[in-house]
Amino acid sequence: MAPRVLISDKLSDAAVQIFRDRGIEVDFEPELGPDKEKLAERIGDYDGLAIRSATKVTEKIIARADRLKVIGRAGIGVDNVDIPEATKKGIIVMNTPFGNSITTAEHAIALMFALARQIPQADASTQAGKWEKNRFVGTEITGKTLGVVGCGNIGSIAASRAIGLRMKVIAFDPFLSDERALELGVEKVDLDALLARADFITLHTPLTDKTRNILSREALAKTKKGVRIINCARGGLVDETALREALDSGHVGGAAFDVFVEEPAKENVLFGHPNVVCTPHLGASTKEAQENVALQVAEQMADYLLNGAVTNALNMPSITAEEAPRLTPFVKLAEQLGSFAGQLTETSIRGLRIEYEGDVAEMNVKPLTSAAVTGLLRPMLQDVNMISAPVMARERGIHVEEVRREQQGAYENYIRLTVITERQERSVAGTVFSDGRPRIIQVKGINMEAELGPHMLYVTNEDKPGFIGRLGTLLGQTDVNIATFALGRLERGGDAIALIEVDTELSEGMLKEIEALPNVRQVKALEF
Ligand SMILES: NC(=O)c1ccc[n+]([C@@H]2O[C@H](COP(=O)([O-])OP(=O)(O)OC[C@H]3O[C@@H](n4cnc5c(N)ncnc54)[C@H](O)[C@@H]3O)[C@@H](O)[C@H]2O)c1
Ligand SMILES: O=C(O)CC[C@@H](O)C(=O)O
Repeated sequence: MAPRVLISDKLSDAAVQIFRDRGIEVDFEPELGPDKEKLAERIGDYDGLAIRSATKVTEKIIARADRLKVIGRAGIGVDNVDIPEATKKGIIVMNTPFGNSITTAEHAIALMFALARQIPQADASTQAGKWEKNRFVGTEITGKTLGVVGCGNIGSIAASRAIGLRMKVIAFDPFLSDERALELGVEKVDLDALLARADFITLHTPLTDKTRNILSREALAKTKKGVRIINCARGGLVDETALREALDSGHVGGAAFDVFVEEPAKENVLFGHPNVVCTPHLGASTKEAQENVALQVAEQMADYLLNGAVTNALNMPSITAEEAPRLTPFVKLAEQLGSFAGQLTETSIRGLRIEYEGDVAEMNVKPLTSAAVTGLLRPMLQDVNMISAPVMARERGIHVEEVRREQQGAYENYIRLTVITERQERSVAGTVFSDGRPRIIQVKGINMEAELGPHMLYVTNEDKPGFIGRLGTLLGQTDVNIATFALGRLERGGDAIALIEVDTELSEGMLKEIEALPNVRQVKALEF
């Protein structure tokens, strides 16, 4: 069945075409985004949801999204998506981090000019027939200092445009390296220095607990008199009430806002001030940016739904379209190893070590680790998948360690998974042969070679003559057909393991009978 996608926001038509061209059924219903009730009723029918900012993907919506595999945000900010809930439910959340950056940086520069030359006010006055030449004396931006708060994708484009306009650019961003600052031609400063020196301040950070009210009342008091402030990032970065007071007192010379604490902003404390310019969250609204983000989000979502390639996900490591087929057998092996260990573990798990050796160590192992954790947790938690597993492991205090090594032994690729419990460490290892099929090659240090089927019988015993015959007879007598039989032992007469694929599920009674055979230590039915 072809995957189904709902577009619940005003995306460019280009997205619809991409989905159709890729064989995905698509419903384009932008009116559903703002209608929470209707969206909740319909979301259960879709594998993918493509949005901009009008759709709020809340816990309630996610709870009803039983088929949903991916949420694609045509844009950058994902503050309208409950990512922790999506993650728990195994839904990938992806965005398009670069498609609208230039457009948004250009909007910031446009707003800076609008403030410097009071263009909106002068336009209104002129069209009202007032011709107020003396009222609108502006300020030149050449030689002025622009303070960029948040120098990531958009902040750095805004900085480079400002440098082109002969401004001096200073930036506050705790994650901006000295090398990058040098490359951009900006001076890295702390926030207080930026506040004290900037003639214009432009904000380009996400809204987080650290950045909320980054321009607080106290911060505004530290700014240079007459400073002009531009916010094209997110409402809530500036204390709007304190800013209004600073505008009223004349300390702040102007403010241009595209984003507001409450959106849509039908009322706002900044509205009506003569030195305030507002736009209705238009930062990303150019034809070019909207085509970019729509095309990109549709391609990314289609890649994931059709091929398992993951790009720009916020809750899952990336997997390129080229990598996806190569990783597939290793994902399967990692999940089987995790599941094998999970089904044999009865006490609480403290940690998991995953060792990658040979060719596989050179690959993108993050998805493999997620798959191993998924397999490990599945016997305990039903609803776990590669997206939710790392978070669930963390919540349960399971420390996951990844080790990569060059090839050590005979196998070109080798994955060993060790589960650490309060009582012991238990390892299981596997490989993928050139036929692309995963094999178990070592259990608790005992070498063997087994392919896992849906129903497996795991028996540990003392290596004594007659055991295999007795086990085979018992299975035969109860009409259990053996598909494959793999054996291994530590040494002659020592610990031995049998891993047997059977064609039917094994009953509790059957397992008890096997347990009663001489020299048997442990018996388990494993399902894959
Ligand atoms: N108005 C619009 O329509 C529009 C369009 C696109 C993006 N945006 C918003 O613009 C913002 C920036 O987008 P981006 O693509 O540049 O993001 P980005 O992740 O590339 O850059 C954000 C920068 O903020 C920095 N940062 C984080 N915490 C900080 C802190 N406490 N102090 C200072 N800097 C901090 C980060 O280090 C990073 O460099 C986002 O909030 C995004 O949602 C708005
Ligand atoms: O979709 C939009 O118009 C706004 C997008 C913008 O806020 C973003 O974060 O990308």
